[in-house]
Amino acid sequence: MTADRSVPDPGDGRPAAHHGTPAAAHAGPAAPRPRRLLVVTAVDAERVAVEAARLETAEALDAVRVIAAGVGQAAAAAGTAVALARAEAAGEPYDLVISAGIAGGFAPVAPVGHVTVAETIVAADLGAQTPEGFVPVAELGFGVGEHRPPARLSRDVARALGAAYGPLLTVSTVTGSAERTAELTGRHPHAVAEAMEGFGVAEAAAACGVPCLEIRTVSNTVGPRDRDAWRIGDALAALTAAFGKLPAALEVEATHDD
Ligand SMILES: O=C(O)c1cccc(C(=O)CC[C@H]2O[C@@H](n3cnc4c(=O)[nH]cnc43)[C@H](O)[C@@H]2O)c1
Repeated sequence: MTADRSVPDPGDGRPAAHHGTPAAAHAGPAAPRPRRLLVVTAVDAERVAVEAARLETAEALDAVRVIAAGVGQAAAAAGTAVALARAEAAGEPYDLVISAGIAGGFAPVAPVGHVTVAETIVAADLGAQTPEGFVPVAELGFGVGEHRPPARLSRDVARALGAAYGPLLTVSTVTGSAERTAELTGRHPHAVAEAMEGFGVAEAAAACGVPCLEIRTVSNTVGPRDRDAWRIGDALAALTAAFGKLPAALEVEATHDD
């Protein structure tokens, strides 16, 4: 895995992001930039870290709510759906959902303390195990196995946050062996991180017709289990710093190309 999965500044002379096309080539009609955010974390420590960025004071934003919906996809989807439906019913709908928290980062692109932003939000273990290997749910013909955030918005946010940008995997079991790491990177060679909630948040957001981003900071490296190597405090501090930059990041060219 040697690909550069950071997102270079425009015009800095380096190649564009791994998926390639320069932003200008995609410029579509201007879309209103998101001003009403729902941020969904798993646990309270993550919620507190996001709230420490004091997004509610940002002039660029009209409303921000941060909720801790629980660990795992089911809790994440339920909490997100309820919050979105209540806001809609109150006549104050959100226009962007962000799945946020800590994550395991894939080496070498996402070391501990690094920020990651999802280019795609992938249900990495939703499917069937067969004698020939894993078959994703979409190939089985009964579901969607990934969500794609608005491409320009996610790329601009990644660039502004200095984040590793690529597929962000959602798993139901934390990876803890070299074999499982190799299996995941074999199927998702450009993956930047894994966590346990993003796909659930994205499913609920899609059901409610609201765009979704995933932003995570790295607390541990995906690989053989090593509890002594976790740096949860560093990851939470990085989460606060990343969300501190978010209002300005959302103001960058919020146009949709997809
Ligand atoms: O017991 C372990 O070995 C272990 C290793 C890493 C994380 C955990 C957790 O229970 C945390 C789950 C929680 O944090 C997110 N997270 C953080 N790192 C990872 C990871 O490497 N793989 C998947 N999820 C991770 C996750 O979104 C949960 O909210 C335990």
